[in-house]
Amino acid sequence: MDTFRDKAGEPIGTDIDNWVASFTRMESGSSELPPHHPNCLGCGPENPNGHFLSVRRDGDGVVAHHQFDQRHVGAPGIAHGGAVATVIDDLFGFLLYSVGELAVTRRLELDYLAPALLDTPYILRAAVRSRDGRKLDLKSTMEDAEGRTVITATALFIVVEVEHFLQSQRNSRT
Ligand SMILES: CCCCC/C=C\C/C=C\C/C=C\C/C=C\CCCC(=O)SCCNC(=O)CCNC(=O)[C@H](O)C(C)(C)COP(=O)(O)OP(=O)(O)OC[C@H]1O[C@@H](n2cnc3c(N)ncnc32)[C@H](O)[C@@H]1OP(=O)(O)O
Repeated sequence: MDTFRDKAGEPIGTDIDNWVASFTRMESGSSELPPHHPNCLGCGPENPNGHFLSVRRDGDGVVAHHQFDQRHVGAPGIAHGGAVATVIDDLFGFLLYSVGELAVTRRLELDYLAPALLDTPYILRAAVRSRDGRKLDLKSTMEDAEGRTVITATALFIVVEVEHFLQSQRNSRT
């Protein structure tokens, strides 16, 4: 597993202060984007229950190749709709590296056009459609290897200050 690193490339822990200090806008160039957090359910390399989503920059947006597995089953052979939503929500979170500001999901909407099958390769893309003040209008698609669209999604992310996360951490009972 990769070690989560700060802006200077030094390994950091999961402590919230280190986490918020590690946020940085990433200029285009290096296409592989770092996980949001080592234990992030969507992309954390240290979360055994997670999706290990690996995301690259792709033009103005982001792209990921992903397969759901038996841990994410809903109906037999089909990924649980919530698992698909988790991955797409997380993918949207990678757009923030280009936006350069912190934001959280306020609304997430998915159209499940066809079953997302287990152990089947999919390609997911996301991009910022528009911005209005703190409101980020985001869109995403998930296609199968034949180019058929399986999922379309939109989201409203709201830009927040670092304090949003510090306050949540203080209020959390964990
Ligand atoms: C410094 C460099 C930074 C670089 C960053 C790089 C990397 C980032 C790394 C990590 C980033 C962190 C997160 C990403 C991680 C994982 C990705 C998955 C994302 C998540 O897993 S994230 C968790 C789930 N998420 C929440 O935990 C949010 C809970 N929620 C709240 O905490 C509040 O709800 C909040 C703060 C969102 C807003 O609260 P608030 O009070 O500040 O804002 P308010 O309600 O006023 O709404 C503002 C404006 O949105 C309009 N509006 C509202 N709803 C609307 C709707 N449905 N349709 C159309 N417009 C709507 C209003 O009308 C108003 O519009 P207007 O401004 O025009 O008046």
